[in-house]
Amino acid sequence: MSAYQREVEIAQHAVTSAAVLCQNVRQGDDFAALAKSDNSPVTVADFGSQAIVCRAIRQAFPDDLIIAEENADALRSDDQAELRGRVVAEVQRVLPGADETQTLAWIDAGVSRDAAPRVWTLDPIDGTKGFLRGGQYAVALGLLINGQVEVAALACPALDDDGAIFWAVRGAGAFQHTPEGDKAIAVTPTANSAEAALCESVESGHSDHDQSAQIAKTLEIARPSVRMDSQAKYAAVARGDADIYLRLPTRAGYEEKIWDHAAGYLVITEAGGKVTDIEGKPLDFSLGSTLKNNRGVVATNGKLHDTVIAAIVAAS
Ligand SMILES: Nc1ncnc2c1ncn2[C@@H]1O[C@H](COP(=O)(O)O)[C@@H](OP(=O)(O)O)[C@H]1O
Ligand SMILES: [Mg+2]
Ligand SMILES: [Mg+2]
Ligand SMILES: [Mg+2]
Repeated sequence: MSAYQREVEIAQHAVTSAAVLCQNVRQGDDFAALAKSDNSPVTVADFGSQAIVCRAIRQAFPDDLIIAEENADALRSDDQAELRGRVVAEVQRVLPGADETQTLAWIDAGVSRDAAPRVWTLDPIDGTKGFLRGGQYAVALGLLINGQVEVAALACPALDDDGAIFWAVRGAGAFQHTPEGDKAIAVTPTANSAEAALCESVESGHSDHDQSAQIAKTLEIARPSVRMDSQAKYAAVARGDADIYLRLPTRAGYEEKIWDHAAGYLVITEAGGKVTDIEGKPLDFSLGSTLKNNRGVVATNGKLHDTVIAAIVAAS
C-alpha cells in the first residue's frame, strides 16, 4: 500500500462530491454572490463545497485540522436566512439527511489559521469570479505535514467537457482521473521560451498583466497569454497545455493564501515542473494560512524556470 492511500481516496472523493454541488448550483438559475468584507464574492456553492469537503475530512480523520477559506459567520446572521436555507438545500442534494446545524458546523470546521504538524488546506471554490462568469474554477484540497504539501486533490469542473480531477502525492507522481483509471500527467519538454505558452489570471487585480506582457516580450513568447481563472492554470501547466504560469503581485503587502496554491503546487511539482515565488525562492507552506515569506508565484515546466525568473528580475 502506498503512502497516504486513504488520504488520497478521501480527498479525491471529497472534491468530486463538492464539484457536483458546484455544478448543480451553476446549472441553477440563481447563484448570486454575497460580498465579503474585502469586497470579494462568496456564493452558495463556496459554502456548500466547504461543508462537503470538511465533513469528509472530519469523518475520516477526526483529529486533523483544516485551514479553509470560508466560515459560516455570515450564514448564521438573521438577515441571511434565505442564503442559509439555499446552502443547506444544496448540501442535502449531495448528502441527503444533512441538516442546518451540521452544515454550519462542517463549514466552521475549516476555520483553523495556524500551522500544525498535520493540517489540510481547502479552497472550496478557487476562482469564485470565474465561477460567476461561467469560466474556470477549482475545488482545491491539500494535506500539509510539517509544512510540506504531501497530498493534493484538485477538481476543475469546467475543464474539458465533463470536468477534470487531478491528484498527487509527494514523491509518487501526479495523475488525472479518467474513466479508464488514473493517468500520469507530465509537463512539456519545451526549453525554448519563444515556443512557450504562458497563462495568467483573468483578473488584473490578482496578477499584473502589464508586467507579464513585458516579460513575455523579453522571453520572445509569440503566442498571446491564456487568461484563466483558478488553479486550473496549475493543472494546465502540469498536463502540458501550457508551459508557464505567472502570478505577479499587483500591490505591496498582499500575502498569497495557502489554499490558493497548495494543491496546484504539488500537482505541477509531481508532474515534473517547478514552482517558486517571483524571486525564485521555494514557496514556504509552513507559516499558517499565508505564504508570508514569498511574493507572487511562478510555475513552469522546470526547464524554463531560470530563464523566466531572470526575465522577471530584469523587468522589475
Ligand atoms: N490582490 C490579490 N493578489 C493575488 N491574489 C488575490 C488577490 N486578491 C484575491 N486574490 C486571490 O485570487 C484568487 C483567484 O485566483 P485567480 O485570479 O488566479 O483565479 C482568489 O481565490 P478565490 O476565488 O478562492 O477567492 C483570491 O484568494
Ligand atoms: Mg474568495
Ligand atoms: Mg482561491
Ligand atoms: Mg475560494
